[in-house]
Amino acid sequence: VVGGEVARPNSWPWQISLQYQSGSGYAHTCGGTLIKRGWVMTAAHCVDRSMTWRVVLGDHDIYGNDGTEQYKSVSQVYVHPYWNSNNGRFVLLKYDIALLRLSTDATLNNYVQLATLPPSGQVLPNNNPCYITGWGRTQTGGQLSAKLKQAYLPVVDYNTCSSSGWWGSTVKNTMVCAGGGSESGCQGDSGGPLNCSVNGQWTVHGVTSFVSSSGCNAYRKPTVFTRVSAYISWITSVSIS
Ligand SMILES: CC(C)c1ccc(NC(=O)[C@@H]2CCCN2C(=O)[C@H](CCCC[NH3+])NC(=O)C(F)(F)F)cc1
Repeated sequence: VVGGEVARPNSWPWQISLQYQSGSGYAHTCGGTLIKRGWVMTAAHCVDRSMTWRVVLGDHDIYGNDGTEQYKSVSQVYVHPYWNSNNGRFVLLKYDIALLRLSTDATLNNYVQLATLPPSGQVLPNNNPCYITGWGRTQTGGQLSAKLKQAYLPVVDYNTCSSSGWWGSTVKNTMVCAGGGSESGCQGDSGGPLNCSVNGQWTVHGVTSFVSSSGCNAYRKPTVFTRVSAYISWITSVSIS
């Protein structure tokens, strides 16, 4: 997250850290959202390579022991059937969503809670208040953040976001744009939630997907998210099993 501030610990209790086994330890690679006690939603591009994954729930400092963490291994990865990364060359940006089945259910408590997902088809208006959260880079080309960060990123509606000078036709209406100023998501925030206030309730409306290749907080290149409300039936059908 570029800009914004360190979040109050566990104030986004559905935020998870997706980590892969690296040597004798694990490394953070993406964010994610706890949607059911045994299910995490993330971005398809996060799980393009087959690694030994683990999900950390209830985390704040990814390099320290907060005493509130739950560590879960991943028993199955469900990438959206239409996602086509062409070996990570990121040719098709649509369908950037995946579900991870946890080996055992999370314990819900003050530090770990389920996210609220939007109703199918919901599209938020321009400037709807939202926050991006994540441990991603704090500057373009910078380092990951040790502590969970948040930044205020209001919705940029499709009409604006897909216009020339903005993202143009790269952005589809199955995506949500947010921000576009000096604050943004950045590498390492992928897969995490866009938390939007809808009727006074925090709703996870987006899965962090991409930023400009010329920089995370590039002018008129808002952070782009997979629009969760476009995938509710897929999410339901997969996470029933
Ligand atoms: C024009 C279109 C095809 C296109 C649009 C945006 C990009 N952006 C990028 O490639 C930038 C640069 C580093 C990673 N990145 C990204 O946008 C990566 C997704 C990469 C997936 C492939 N490995 N996502 C993120 O950095 C984010 F913001 F979600 F945390 C690349 C191509």
